[in-house]
Amino acid sequence: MRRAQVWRWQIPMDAGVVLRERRLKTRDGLFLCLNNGEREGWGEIAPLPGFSHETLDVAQAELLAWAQRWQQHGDNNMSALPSVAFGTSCALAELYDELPQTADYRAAPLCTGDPDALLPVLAAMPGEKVAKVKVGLYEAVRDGMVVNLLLEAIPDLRLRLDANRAWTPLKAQQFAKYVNPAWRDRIAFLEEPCKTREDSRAFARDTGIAIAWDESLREADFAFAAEPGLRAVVIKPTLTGSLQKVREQITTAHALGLTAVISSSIESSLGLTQLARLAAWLTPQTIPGLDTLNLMQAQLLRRWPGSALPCLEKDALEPLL
Ligand SMILES: O=C(O)CCC(=O)c1ccccc1C(=O)O
Ligand SMILES: [Mg+2]
Repeated sequence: MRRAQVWRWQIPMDAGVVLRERRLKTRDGLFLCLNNGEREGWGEIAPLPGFSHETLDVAQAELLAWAQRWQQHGDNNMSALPSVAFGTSCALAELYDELPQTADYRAAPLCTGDPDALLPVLAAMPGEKVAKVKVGLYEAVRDGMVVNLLLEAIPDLRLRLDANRAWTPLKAQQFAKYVNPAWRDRIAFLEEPCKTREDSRAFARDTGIAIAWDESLREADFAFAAEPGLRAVVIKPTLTGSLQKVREQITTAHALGLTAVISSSIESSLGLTQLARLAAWLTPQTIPGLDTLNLMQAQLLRRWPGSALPCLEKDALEPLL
């Protein structure tokens, strides 16, 4: 007997979470639970405002129709909406034991403002030390100082930087000029330095700082290719689509010699722990970019190990199906 259930949820965010120039006051999403006899599988469907093309209401209508078709006929065709395809494919994968339980709960700690706050976190980080710093929010020279400070303070640290296409070629140059040349190879990569891919490629060529594509993966004319200066691709499954599509992208990236970094679209703890399992399974050599739980005020249903945030249970969800 197949049974599908759907819930809607909302979690208050920490004050001051800003995405693409707008404040994100709450994170809103849906859970799907599939049962078949003794088996059970969960998935999260949470389009990210400013990043996903589908709204939550559109995703909800599509998910409810999908869940009813699955329950009545066992249909498991994938939705064209990335968030719905990702969540339904995760639920099916859990149901059929295709998503391994082992997880990679290392998360590259995220620094959006104060580098001093990051130092004790990094000092306590066992094994490979990798952190991610958002750049392009303040002056390029300040970004350069923050990067120098961190790399000088912690000799075995490697940094991932993310400019989210904020820089003109001039600003990007100003940043690069400020970073001690001896430390440039400890920048694992800089995501999307400039507004255009062409300018970002030129930045990599001119500075020797490796770059990564993130936003580019979601552009219609993007194709995976090895290019000089390109080291990594950032894969955000909620914005990508089905597990199958995520796996194909990772396989393609690896075949080209690129690092694939599984990364958060600010999922709840349920979705984040599934991403940690995906990372342990598909990108075992690479620390995933999942340090976003602390942007929220609560966890949902499944706990991220070691998190002190309260964990809300089923009664906090609004049942829809
Ligand atoms: O990649 C990470 O380490 C954290 C996730 C992250 O930075 C992010 C999360 C949601 C939306 C956009 C971004 C981004 O890469 O800018
Ligand atoms: Mg990015």
